[in-house]
Amino acid sequence: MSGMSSSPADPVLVVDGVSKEYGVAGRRIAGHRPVLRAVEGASFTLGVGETLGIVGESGCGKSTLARLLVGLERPTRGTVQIFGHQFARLSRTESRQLRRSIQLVMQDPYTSLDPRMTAGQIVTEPLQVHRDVVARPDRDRYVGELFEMVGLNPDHRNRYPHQFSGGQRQRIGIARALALHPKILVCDEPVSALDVSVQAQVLNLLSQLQVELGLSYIFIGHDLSVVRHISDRLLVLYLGKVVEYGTAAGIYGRPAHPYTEALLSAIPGKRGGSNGRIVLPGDPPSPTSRPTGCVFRTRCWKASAICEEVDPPLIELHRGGQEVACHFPNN
Ligand SMILES: Nc1ncnc2c1ncn2[C@@H]1O[C@H](COP(=O)(O)OP(=O)(O)OP(=O)(O)O)[C@@H](O)[C@H]1O
Repeated sequence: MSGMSSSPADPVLVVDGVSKEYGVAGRRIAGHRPVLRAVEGASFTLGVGETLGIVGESGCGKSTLARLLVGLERPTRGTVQIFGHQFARLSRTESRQLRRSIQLVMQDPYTSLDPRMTAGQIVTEPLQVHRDVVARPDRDRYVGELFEMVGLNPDHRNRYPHQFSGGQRQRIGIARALALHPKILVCDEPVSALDVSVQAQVLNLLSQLQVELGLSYIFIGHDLSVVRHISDRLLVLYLGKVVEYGTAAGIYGRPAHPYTEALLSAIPGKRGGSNGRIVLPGDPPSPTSRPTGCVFRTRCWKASAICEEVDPPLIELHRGGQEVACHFPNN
């Protein structure tokens, strides 16, 4: 584990000013087609062997960010660099090579595994696309090793997804993600669909694999109590914007952004500053009608006139590299 500052010395992933906009159906307004900004100006890095946790409520842009990182979507603005390379600048063949190094573990094993394929076929599929990873005669043995690595019985490879439990299905998803020897896993809500006891087992497996294989993780979730346990550093997203970024210990100990403070106050056994549980009014606004100024101001108890007018930039606080986008951060 590494990364006590906001910028690891040797990043495997560098995200710089990334925005993603989607066109939305509807009337043109002043000659422009309305756009939905799912991610806006996100910048962060990921160090070797490190876990960066990304947290936020439903709809804040977490899955969009995950798809941008693994090259399933292209940013509208900004760049994603993986080991110094950008998907946008590579040929098809080079993109395929780069894609091996960064793999996605999906949210919901119930829907992300093809029910008509056996577990063995699911894990073998990437090896049929990238034929040079393992020679054909060795594939069966290799798939057996992958099963063992994630704690599945290799003899169960001819079973179908519905014959496994939820936790086992997530292990199949992890084995599949590991098949091409990636260096980075982007885990998008990997335990959210699982029972609490099973969550812990899958989190332990991910931690163990990280050490054994020297992997770097992006770990995305909505539940800060889960995410902070596995993360070295945290990034808090609200309505597509990074509102706080720093070490997990620093943010958990002293959240600087009111939104982070509210998220933390909901964790049982954790006191939210002097206020106790902070219940935010209403839901996040729609990304198609973002507030002027600070995106969080419509739900913030600290908001004043400047928050309506000026979008606060992400600035570094004078403690361990913690960064916050707020006019009135906690000190
Ligand atoms: N392909 C798309 N076309 C149009 N809008 C999209 C598309 N993908 C995502 N969005 C919108 O972008 C916003 C962010 O979505 P995203 O799925 O990234 O959020 P999320 O934080 O992962 O939410 P959840 O946890 O509910 O999956 C949402 O308003 C969503 O409706």
